[in-house]
Amino acid sequence: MELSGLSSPVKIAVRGLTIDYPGAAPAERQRVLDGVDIDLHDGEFLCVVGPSGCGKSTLISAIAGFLTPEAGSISLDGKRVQGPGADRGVVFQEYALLPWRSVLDNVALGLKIRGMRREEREAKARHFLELVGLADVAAKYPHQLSGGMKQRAAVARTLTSEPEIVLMDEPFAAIDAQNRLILQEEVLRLWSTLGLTILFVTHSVDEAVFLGDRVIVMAPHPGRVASVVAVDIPRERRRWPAIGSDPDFIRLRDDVLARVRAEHGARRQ
Ligand SMILES: Nc1ncnc2c1ncn2[C@@H]1O[C@H](COP(=O)(O)OP(=O)(O)OP(=O)(O)O)[C@@H](O)[C@H]1O
Repeated sequence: MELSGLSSPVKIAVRGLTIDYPGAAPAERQRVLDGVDIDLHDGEFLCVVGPSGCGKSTLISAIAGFLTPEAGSISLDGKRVQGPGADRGVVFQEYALLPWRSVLDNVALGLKIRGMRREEREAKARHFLELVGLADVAAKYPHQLSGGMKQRAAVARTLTSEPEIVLMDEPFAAIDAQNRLILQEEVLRLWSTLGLTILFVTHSVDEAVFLGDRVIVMAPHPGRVASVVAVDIPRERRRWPAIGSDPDFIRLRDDVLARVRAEHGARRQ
């Protein structure tokens, strides 16, 4: 079976990425990522899992352009990433919506900053609010929304800017279990209808295997790629009827789980 995205060109190439965080003293400097190589293909849904502290969020921040590597490089379509840019949209666990702006204004904000005319940016924002099922709450304010709705709004805000790739850092971690499953299906629907390219960090192996074309398992101390697992389950994945009882899904989830558990507490020898 051909895995979607993998026969397509590499969109993001991470090569030998090495990131340090400074400590209070030079001796406390911490190597967080060490020689990370990752290819994210055009149209791929690539998930990243690994023990807490292995550098998953750091990887997202580096690709977003918020960090300067000690060594190695990140390129997008062959062009080196030098800092943040509208070609990379980020969705964080915290929704980061501005409380004093309506949902519509929050979603249209990126376009406003880029100088798009009001009618044009609002039409675009409404289009994406409709896509994430929030057309009815465009005039409301963030505090009037549930956690799941806030995260939908945050996703709409990112998509409205039409980035080349979407970086998602634990986007559903704060969402209750039922809504989390619904949002997983929703993000798959958006990914396939809009032809998105997504790098998705999660603590949940179940979520990673449900969503991903491939799952990267990271090792800690320092953070590096331990293994990459191809998810050879057909697309059109649904939570109902429960994919959780599908033997192929269980096999892959257990395989990835065993790999993550093997990395818990691991240190490079
Ligand atoms: N701004 C920072 N300054 C110093 N150290 C940091 C900073 N951010 C993260 N770290 C350290 O870098 C390491 C990797 O952190 P990171 O948040 O990238 O890991 P993670 O895999 O996303 O963790 P989690 O799964 O718990 O969210 C950790 O040891 C963390 O304490």
